[in-house]
Amino acid sequence: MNMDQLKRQAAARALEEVRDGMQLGLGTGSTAKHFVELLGERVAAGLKVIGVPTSEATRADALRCGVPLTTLDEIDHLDITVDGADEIDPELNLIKGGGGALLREKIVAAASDRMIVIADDSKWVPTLGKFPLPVEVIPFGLGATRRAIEKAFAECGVSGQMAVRKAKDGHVFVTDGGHWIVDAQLGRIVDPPGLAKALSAIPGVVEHGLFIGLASSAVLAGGGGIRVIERRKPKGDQE
Ligand SMILES: O=C[C@H](O)[C@H](O)[C@H](O)COP(=O)(O)O
Repeated sequence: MNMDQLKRQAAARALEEVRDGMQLGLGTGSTAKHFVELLGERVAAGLKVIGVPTSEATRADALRCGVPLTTLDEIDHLDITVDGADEIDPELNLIKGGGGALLREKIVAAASDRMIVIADDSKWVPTLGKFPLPVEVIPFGLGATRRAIEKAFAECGVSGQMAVRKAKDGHVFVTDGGHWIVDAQLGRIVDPPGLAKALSAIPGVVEHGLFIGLASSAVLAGGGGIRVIERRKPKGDQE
């Protein structure tokens, strides 16, 4: 089974949790796209749900697949968000934002009763950090923000090269919110909650790709089948 088939399997398993009448957060990326497509098939067959997309790309996919959409201004909570991840550790801390959608993804996940992370099992790691950590920044004063980020890294016992993300055409990548992303090659993040807190305190940082205490469960598809890992601590508990 190839990687794409594994991603679809994980998406199909998460779809089993969806019930009639649910309000859903719709993630971004190649794995979440499978979920949106499979959800669209169920909607065509009569399932009544409404979704909030986490990116303009997912909005377009959802519309193409016939999934009705709303916003967090029109509804006050979401039952489940289903989203992919770039790395998942045993505490269900995540690195997200490889596709640049981390800000909306975090807003949507935080507004959800449950977040189900779907992935092929290559995303499962003992320690976060091999995947470059995306930090979404305001372009104004970027030099000062980068220095503050470096200081936060040092205080949290990590270091590594930082680079402003480029799009495929060579221009700076601009997020749906009009911001830039700095990717940091940290290798090994020893204290993800501590680093998350330090980055969130920097004025020029809009958001970062560490998702701490947000995932309720992870559905991992691999050669040996599907594993569902439930979070042991209540949602939002970072200790
Ligand atoms: O910004 C993108 C998101 O955080 C994605 O969920 C993440 O990058 C995983 O994407 P994929 O399912 O394509 O590996």
